[in-house]
Amino acid sequence: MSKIIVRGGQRLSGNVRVSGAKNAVLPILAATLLANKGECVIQDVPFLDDVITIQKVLAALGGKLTYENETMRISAQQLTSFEAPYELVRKMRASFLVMGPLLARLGRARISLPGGCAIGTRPIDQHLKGFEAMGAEIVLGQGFIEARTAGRLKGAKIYLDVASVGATENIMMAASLAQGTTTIENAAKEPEIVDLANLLNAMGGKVRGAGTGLIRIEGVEHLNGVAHTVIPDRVEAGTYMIAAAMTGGDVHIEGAIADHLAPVISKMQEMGVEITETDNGLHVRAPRKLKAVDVKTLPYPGFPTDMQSQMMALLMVSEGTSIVTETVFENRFMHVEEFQKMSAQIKVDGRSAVISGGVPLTGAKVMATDLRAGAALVCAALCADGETEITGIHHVDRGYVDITGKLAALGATIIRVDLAEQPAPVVVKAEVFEPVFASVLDAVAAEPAAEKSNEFKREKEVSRIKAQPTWA
Ligand SMILES: CC(=O)N[C@H]1[C@@H](OP(=O)(O)OP(=O)(O)OC[C@H]2O[C@@H](n3ccc(=O)[nH]c3=O)[C@H](O)[C@@H]2O)O[C@H](CO)[C@@H](O)[C@@H]1O
Ligand SMILES: C=C(OP(=O)(O)O)C(=O)O
Repeated sequence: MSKIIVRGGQRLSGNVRVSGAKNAVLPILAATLLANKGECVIQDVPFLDDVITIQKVLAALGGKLTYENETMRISAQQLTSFEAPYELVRKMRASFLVMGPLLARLGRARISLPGGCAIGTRPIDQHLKGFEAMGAEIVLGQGFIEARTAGRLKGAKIYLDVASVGATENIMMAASLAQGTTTIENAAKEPEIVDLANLLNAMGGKVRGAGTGLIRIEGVEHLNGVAHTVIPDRVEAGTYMIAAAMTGGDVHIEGAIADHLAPVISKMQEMGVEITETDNGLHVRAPRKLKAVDVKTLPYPGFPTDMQSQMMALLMVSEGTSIVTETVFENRFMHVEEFQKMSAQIKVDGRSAVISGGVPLTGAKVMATDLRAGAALVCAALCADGETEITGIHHVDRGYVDITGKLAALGATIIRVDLAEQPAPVVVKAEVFEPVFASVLDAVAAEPAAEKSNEFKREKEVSRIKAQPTWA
């Protein structure tokens, strides 16, 4: 089990570098499956659990990959499978993004129903509607979805009922190798969509209008490997902006793009935070007292749902009452209960939360219920009185590169503790169980807490147990 322990009260200052965007790199890596010639070289690939998951998905499909120094090289000339393994897809919703490329390249794709953070029901009907409009037959199996097409996909006119980021991306990728032209109406406009379109165009695709509500994709016969650098992560940048403001800090966020963060910047400025654009990022200076504001999440260019919980943390320590309304996901207030353990005054009423700000926060034992909730708890802990212990860190590992190291470098008192997990029980004969299992558990308990996440250690413990000859 991993946890982050924060002792609140340190003012943050200095420079923090933003990593490549998780939500851009995942569709980009999926899109590399479309290249049947050459190698894709993707730069600024953040070292995240989600990236490792998609790397494994691509490898399982026949992609040849290397990943070093934030650069991933992918060669997808010989795809060997049309099926994304359940074990990987269940870990991460974005695995579903390989469906469009597989369908376009192989005419067949089978993907388990996707997992991910429990922030809402998150249907995939708009992805499927798009593929069907392009001529695919969709078969729903037990826990998986299969899409098939005889021959190439056909260009189509697709109207999305909701401006889904994932559906826009999946359809854009599939349409890039389809016969004819596809239009996506009510398309999502997020910067990550534009980054994907730039990659597809560099590969030889013909995507126009990305970043607007109407995207037009002219299908081509082949796409080639190219080099591409992923955009900086606007949500990670926004999280450090909030962390700085929570502590009355003075922090330069290197790599942050002001345009991508417009709604976050303008809300924070309304609250009294000073934010200026620099040559290579954003400079955030915050007074000790901030004003409450109301916030409503919306698709881009509205206020991002992925910044809602962090913003709520900041509103908890601002003067006055504020209302946060979540319109994108129906179950994205799970962090409220954890904030309440830290003395925050919040009441949830349907899709809105009313926050009575300015109440001093106190350290507590809390749990990250999803990725951004985890980051928001870290932000809250930075200005809480005493120590906060945050568990559920595997969520945070999906989307933040070394959050403890980056905050510690800004002056936060924060550490991460990774304990080797207790191995799963194994059925053995009663007479050998006690002495063997007890000795293994003693050995695990005696190990010092590792400083870095260490899956290898867990695997080592399990294989050590399996290797006991008396258990045969
Ligand atoms: C990997 C990635 O990029 N993840 C982001 C992406 O997720 P993701 O692409 O999954 O989010 P969507 O934009 O698809 O979802 C937005 C809304 O549309 C609904 N919907 C979506 C698809 C569909 O077929 N039918 C449907 O009804 C969802 O339930 C949700 O209420 O955009 C979300 C909204 O900005 C972000 O919070 C996620 O961080
Ligand atoms: C919800 C998020 O991601 P995902 O769509 O990958 O679950 C997120 O990044 O906050």
